[in-house]
Amino acid sequence: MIELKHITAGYQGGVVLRDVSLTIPAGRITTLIGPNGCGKTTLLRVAARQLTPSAGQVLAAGRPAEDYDRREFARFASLMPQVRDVPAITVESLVAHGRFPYLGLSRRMRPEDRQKVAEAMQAAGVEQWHGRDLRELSGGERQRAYIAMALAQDTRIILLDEPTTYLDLGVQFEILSLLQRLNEQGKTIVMVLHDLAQALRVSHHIALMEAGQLVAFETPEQMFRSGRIDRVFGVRGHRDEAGEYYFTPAHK
Ligand SMILES: Nc1ncnc2c1ncn2[C@@H]1O[C@H](COP(=O)(O)OP(=O)(O)OP(=O)(O)O)[C@@H](O)[C@H]1O
Repeated sequence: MIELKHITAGYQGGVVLRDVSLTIPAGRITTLIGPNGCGKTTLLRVAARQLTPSAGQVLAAGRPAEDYDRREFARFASLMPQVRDVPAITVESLVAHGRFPYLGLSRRMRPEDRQKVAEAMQAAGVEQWHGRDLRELSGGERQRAYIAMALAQDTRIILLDEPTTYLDLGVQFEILSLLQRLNEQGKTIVMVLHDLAQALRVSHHIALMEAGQLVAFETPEQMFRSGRIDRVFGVRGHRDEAGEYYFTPAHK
């Protein structure tokens, strides 16, 4: 699906990722976790071809990502970045932006594009707000609208950077169950989450990062049992009798 091979990447200020290799499994939910500043967003941007690595290679469906043209790659993977503008447009117009990689030069929507937009709004549960200005929506409603845009883009893989940050707990659960539903329908989901318990609960695979390197790529169960999360974050992980994960400060 997406393979990162010996990736080194960073910014003017210096190297962030050092020799990171990771294969994102198709049809699964993979979550990147790691302390602030360890390089999660940078890794997501490299995988989404938004940042060119200084060494290493990104393979998308077995082909070097740099061989794709921009529109072709946009039909393969969509990225929902962490910080986004809130443009003065309706929900429907935002979602329609997801169709741009499919349109001709005139950018005229065909009936099948309109159909995809309608289906995406329905799947993300935003059709009732289709005519609303994005700026008038709550954080959770807006998040759904951006997910609808990614769905309209109709990619096999959706990358999301902290899709639940700033949302109340109930809405966080809603967004995560929406992503789980989309995964059950075949989408490959790759995301960054800060809530460790939620990451373990909803993911098939966890990529644990520390200081620009991949520490481990394992199932939630393996990761929890290894004690690596406790060490990297300085916390202590527990499971209650219902099997739910939770974390407390290490010294308690
Ligand atoms: N556009 C940029 N220009 C220069 N340095 C950057 C840029 N974006 C990120 N960095 C630096 O790269 C490092 C890794 O940042 P990154 O956003 O990938 O980490 P992160 O793990 O996603 O962090 P967080 O959990 O805080 O969101 C940080 O030291 C950050 O300051």
